Amino acid sequence: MEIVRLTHPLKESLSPKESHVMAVGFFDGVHLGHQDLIKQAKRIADQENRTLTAMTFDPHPDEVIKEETDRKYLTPLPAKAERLARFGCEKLFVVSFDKAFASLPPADFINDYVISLNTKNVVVGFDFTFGYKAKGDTEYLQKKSLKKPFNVTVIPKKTYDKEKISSTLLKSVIREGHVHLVPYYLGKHYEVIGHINTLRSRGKTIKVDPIGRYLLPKPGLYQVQVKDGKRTLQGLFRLFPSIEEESEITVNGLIDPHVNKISIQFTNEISSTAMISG
Ligand SMILES: Cc1cc2nc3c(=O)[nH]c(=O)nc-3n(C[C@H](O)[C@H](O)[C@H](O)COP(=O)(O)O)c2cc1C
Ligand SMILES: Nc1ncnc2c1ncn2[C@@H]1O[C@H](COP(=O)(O)OP(=O)(O)OP(=O)(O)O)[C@@H](O)[C@H]1O
Repeated sequence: MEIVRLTHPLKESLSPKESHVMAVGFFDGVHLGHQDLIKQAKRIADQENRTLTAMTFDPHPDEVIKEETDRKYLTPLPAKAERLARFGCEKLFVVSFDKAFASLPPADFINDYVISLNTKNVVVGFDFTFGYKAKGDTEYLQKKSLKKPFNVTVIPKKTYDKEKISSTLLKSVIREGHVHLVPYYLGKHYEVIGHINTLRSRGKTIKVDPIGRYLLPKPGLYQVQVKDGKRTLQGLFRLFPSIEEESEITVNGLIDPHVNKISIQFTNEISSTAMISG
């Protein structure tokens, strides 16, 4: 998938010649609600024979607007891009979210980042907001589209157990260590991609450096699946408050010391911090 970085004000040269269908949102995690949205966008793109694109922002708006520092992500940008590609996105616009962009009125966002980018159909969820002070909503977008050369498709709320599936809810489930519940929201186990920091016991014990600001479950002992690109090994992740220090994974096989990246999937929680030191 092609990734196109956009900074405000937009350079005309970055505008695609071909028309496209664009899914818009932050999409942290690419959970089941996001997946409904992207699948619907793909259906439209296929019907209209257009490219499927997505637009996201970097960093998260709250890092700029609320000056939130050290925000954690379910999918740091490379993992999000990979997941969006897996659902059929062919191009990802990543808009650098800065103060100048945040101050853009909703009408200007529509002109500069929807119409100028040659978007023919914008696909968003029922609670999508945009523009200065988040004043633009789906109703405004739909009203504006009536006089402009693009259509809007709004996706209804996807719920689990009567609650809206959201990145915020998923983050609290993971933070609390309830990793076995994650597939109900995400459609798969929670995954963290990391570089191998240290291998001990001839490759059976691994220390990992997550690639990006991944959210990690609370300290405890977790059942994990470790993939090194070739094999999937079962393991136990002893997660201490500081991942840089004691936290390590013991696997029931040997990790290839030459692999660059490994994937850790959290399948189940076994115990909380109090019990892991022994
Ligand atoms: C041009 C633009 C300006 C924005 N300005 C603000 C803002 O001033 N305050 C705010 O809280 N969010 C602002 N946002 C963030 C949106 O409210 C929203 O979080 C973002 O469009 C992602 O949509 P999603 O949260 O539904 O995924 C802005 C978004 C865009 C596209
Ligand atoms: N459960 C859902 N059902 C349908 N659409 C959704 C759902 N969750 C998010 N969307 C849509 O997906 C896009 C991206 O949303 P966003 O990244 O804000 O997700 P979120 O899960 O609501 O995040 P957060 O919890 O941080 O607010 C938006 O257009 C939004 O309306």
